[in-house]
Amino acid sequence: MIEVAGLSKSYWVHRREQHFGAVVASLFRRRTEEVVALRDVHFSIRDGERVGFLGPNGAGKTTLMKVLCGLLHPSGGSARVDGYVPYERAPDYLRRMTMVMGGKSQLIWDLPPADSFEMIRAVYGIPSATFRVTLGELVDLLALGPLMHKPTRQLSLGERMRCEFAAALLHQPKVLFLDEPTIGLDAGMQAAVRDFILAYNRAHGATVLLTSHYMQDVAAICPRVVVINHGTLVYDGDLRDFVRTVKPEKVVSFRWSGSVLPGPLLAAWALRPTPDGRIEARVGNERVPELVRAVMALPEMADLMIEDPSLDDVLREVYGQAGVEAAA
Ligand SMILES: Nc1ncnc2c1ncn2[C@@H]1O[C@H](COP(=O)(O)OP(=O)(O)OP(=O)(O)O)[C@@H](O)[C@H]1O
Repeated sequence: MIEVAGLSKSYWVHRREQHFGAVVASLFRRRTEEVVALRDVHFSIRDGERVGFLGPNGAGKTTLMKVLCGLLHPSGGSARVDGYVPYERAPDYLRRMTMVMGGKSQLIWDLPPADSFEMIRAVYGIPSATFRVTLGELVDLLALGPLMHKPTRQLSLGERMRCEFAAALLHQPKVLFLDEPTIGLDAGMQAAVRDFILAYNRAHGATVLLTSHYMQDVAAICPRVVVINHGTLVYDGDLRDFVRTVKPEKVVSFRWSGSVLPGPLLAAWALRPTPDGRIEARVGNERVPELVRAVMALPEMADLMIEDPSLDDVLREVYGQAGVEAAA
């Protein structure tokens, strides 16, 4: 169980002066200013849930992850994870959780992953028999066999990320903090990492907290999202409800093998071509049957689809919208 109540976090940064005089004065007396990264955030997460933290750049997602991991002290409010106060950094808490940050490595660069794994075994005091079984499972699930004895610096990004996941999970944590875990990976490797996260969640009942700028990651992994904007929580709930609340419309699309679409149809529904060669229109839910009837009457129509708007579209709307609270 994760409980966050009234959580706030500010950073104090030195103010950068613009004018020469002010720069000289700052050598003697530096001015600081407050950057509010989190403001009075409340939520709770049950064991085994998979929750995505969404928000634009600088919203406060990584700060929230770092407070929950115990890397940062909050400026106000409180957080408890599995009954522990993370920033007290109790050894038992550190054994229950892990953090994977895309772009950051816990593997030793010049050593092969097998040696890093052995070091992690010693740090966590994992019994040898348990270590062998867990490592065997991770090697199978992540296809690490051919990578185990190559120096980490020789691995590709995708190969290294698979090893990073193994390193992060050797102690079988119950809470996973994943901050952009698929960043820089190709589409196939992103899908493999997503499948692995879901498999680990199912097998161990682990709680998963994820931030990702790849909306496919969030849509595939997280039934629930917590949306943060300028440090403030603006939505907490079901991902599909979020999409439907912010953009209560459907995307109706189809393939068209005729030459010219009838003018009145084009004008009435604002039909437009998509980059993947389909024709689409966006309409309010109540008008979908009428549009579908009109499209079905076209002789050269094929492959009709009715979908929710993409999460990317929804977030563009929310981040660009002043009254984001309306979505909550
Ligand atoms: N160490 C720091 N010192 C000063 N300000 C910081 C520090 N870390 C983050 N900030 C500021 O706090 C705010 C929140 O940053 P944070 O990294 O948590 O956002 P984020 O939602 O993770 O962004 P992104 O999606 O770009 O990773 C930003 O304004 C950022 O500039």
